[in-house]
Amino acid sequence: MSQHFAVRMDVALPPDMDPAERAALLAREKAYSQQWQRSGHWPHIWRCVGEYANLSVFAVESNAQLHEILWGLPLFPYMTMTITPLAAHPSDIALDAPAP
Ligand SMILES: O=C(O)C[C@H]1C=CC(=O)O1
Repeated sequence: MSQHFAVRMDVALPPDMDPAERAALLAREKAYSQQWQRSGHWPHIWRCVGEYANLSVFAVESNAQLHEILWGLPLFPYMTMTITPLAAHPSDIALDAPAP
């Protein structure tokens, strides 16, 4: 049974970070993020328009697994996160779908 969380990640990189170091860090972040997306545990990632921030949805087995994923982000030291636990909405039409 998976639990869902909305996570907003705001990124603040030091303006004086070495460009090569910045490029390598972002490449590692992309690879790490895409690995979790392919696993099914990170089903949505959206850019917040006009901001260096994203809004993501995670589907995980536990708080501990979400912590592990977020803690492992290469950009973690440069991020501020807002985490919202999600529950099924009673008006969600997916809940009305007949069983296959
Ligand atoms: O650009 C971002 O929003 C930060 C970060 C989160 C995943 C990823 O690939 O980059």
